[in-house]
Amino acid sequence: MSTTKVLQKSESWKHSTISVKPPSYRKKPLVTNQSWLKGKRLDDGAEGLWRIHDNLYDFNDFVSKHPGGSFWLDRTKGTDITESFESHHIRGVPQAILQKYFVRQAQQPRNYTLTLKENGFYLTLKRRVAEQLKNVDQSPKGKTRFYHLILLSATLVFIVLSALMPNIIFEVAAALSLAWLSISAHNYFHQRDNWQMYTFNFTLMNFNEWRISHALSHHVYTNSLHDLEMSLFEPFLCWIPNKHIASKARRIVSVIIQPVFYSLIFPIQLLQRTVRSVVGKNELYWHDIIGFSLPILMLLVSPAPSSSTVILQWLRIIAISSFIFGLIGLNASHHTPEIVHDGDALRENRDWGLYQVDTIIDRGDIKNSHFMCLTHFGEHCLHHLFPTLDHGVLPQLYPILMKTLSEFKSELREITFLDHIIGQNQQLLRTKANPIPVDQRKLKK
Ligand code: HEM
Repeated sequence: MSTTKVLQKSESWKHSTISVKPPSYRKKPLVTNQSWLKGKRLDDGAEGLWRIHDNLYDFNDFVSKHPGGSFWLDRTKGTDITESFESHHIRGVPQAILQKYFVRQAQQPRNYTLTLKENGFYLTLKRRVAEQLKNVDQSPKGKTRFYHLILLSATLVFIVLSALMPNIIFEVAAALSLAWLSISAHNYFHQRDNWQMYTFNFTLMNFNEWRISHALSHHVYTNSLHDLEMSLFEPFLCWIPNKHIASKARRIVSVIIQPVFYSLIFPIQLLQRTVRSVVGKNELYWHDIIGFSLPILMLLVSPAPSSSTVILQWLRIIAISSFIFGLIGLNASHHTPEIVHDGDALRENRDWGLYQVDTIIDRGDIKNSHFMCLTHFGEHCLHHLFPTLDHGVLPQLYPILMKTLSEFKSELREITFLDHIIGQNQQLLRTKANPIPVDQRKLKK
């Protein structure tokens, strides 16, 4: 065997099961949202333009006119946006708009190997959902807005009460309200620009950064080496079943230390972006300031003689809230050994929507509660498939989802929160890829 071939074989673990090329951004030790976008610009064959399927478009004149907000197109220039484009426009984008910006066919074949065929699972389901949306009851959207407003009010009230009468009960109540507020704000940052998305920033995290790491990366390339919600946690937490990325010993440590990571999710992102902005290019937004409105409010109302006491109290609330957010989020639906992660065998039908179904197990225990789904990343499978739809509307789409899944020999899997927590820890310890595709095995009872 030639030296090049030996080298290629030894590096085969760096390849993703859903792309031709290994993701470039993972070659560098520091993974960031910006390095992910830069890597995509290198890998996606978009030739400095926007790629949808095999066509290249120049949307420079459309960015500021985009009804969903300029951010989405502004950030994705030079990349392949096929899956995001398909999943964010359920009724479709008028062909006339696309034609106006068409430049030429791409020279290279697509890097991503999942398919979006006209009669495949996802596009069939999307056509049916678009039809159904003409008749769905839109009133649950009002209920979602109401719950979000209640959580915003509860956060502010408990923050003020914690400052006025410091005690752990008010602090935990403030932390819980803040965690739930941010998860319900997640419903909104997936949609066209709106005021509710800004409330995500009370956590110190930023909705625009999450539009990259969560909406454009995690939602599209779920559980793969292209998924920033996996890469950003490595090497400390690693769900990819691959011993090259994290050894068994390191995985045991990660199970033990993961609560610490949960508590750091909120503050660490702003800290990292601030450091990188000081030493390099600016990564901060004007709306990062929202994160500081809670401690300012506490300082204004607190009778405490020293401001450091109040700041410490706020940091405690942030850490507890971040812990709750991490516990809910990282155990919501994506990480049990039965769920597909990069390296696991994929079903023969590479439809993008079926891949989404195989990378998710829904939480069955919260299915009947609008409030719980909104605050616990519920209805996750439907949410991944149609991220711009309000969580309140999603339950009405189950009959169509079930019918289409059964036609494509697939099923919606559900387990409880406790099963997810146990499974997530087992997944952290898993180093061997699953050789049997989901459609050929039975879910462990
Ligand atoms: C990265 C790619 C893109 C993303 C993530 C994205 C995202 C979005 C979002 C979030 C909305 C609002 C949906 C809602 O709240 O209901 C939207 C609407 C829209 N987008 Fe995009 N978009 C992308 C690319 C494009 C492109 C390339 C075009 C046109 C060539 C386009 C045209 C439209 C139109 C016409 C609407 C309004 C659709 C409607 O109201 O039914 N988008 N987009």
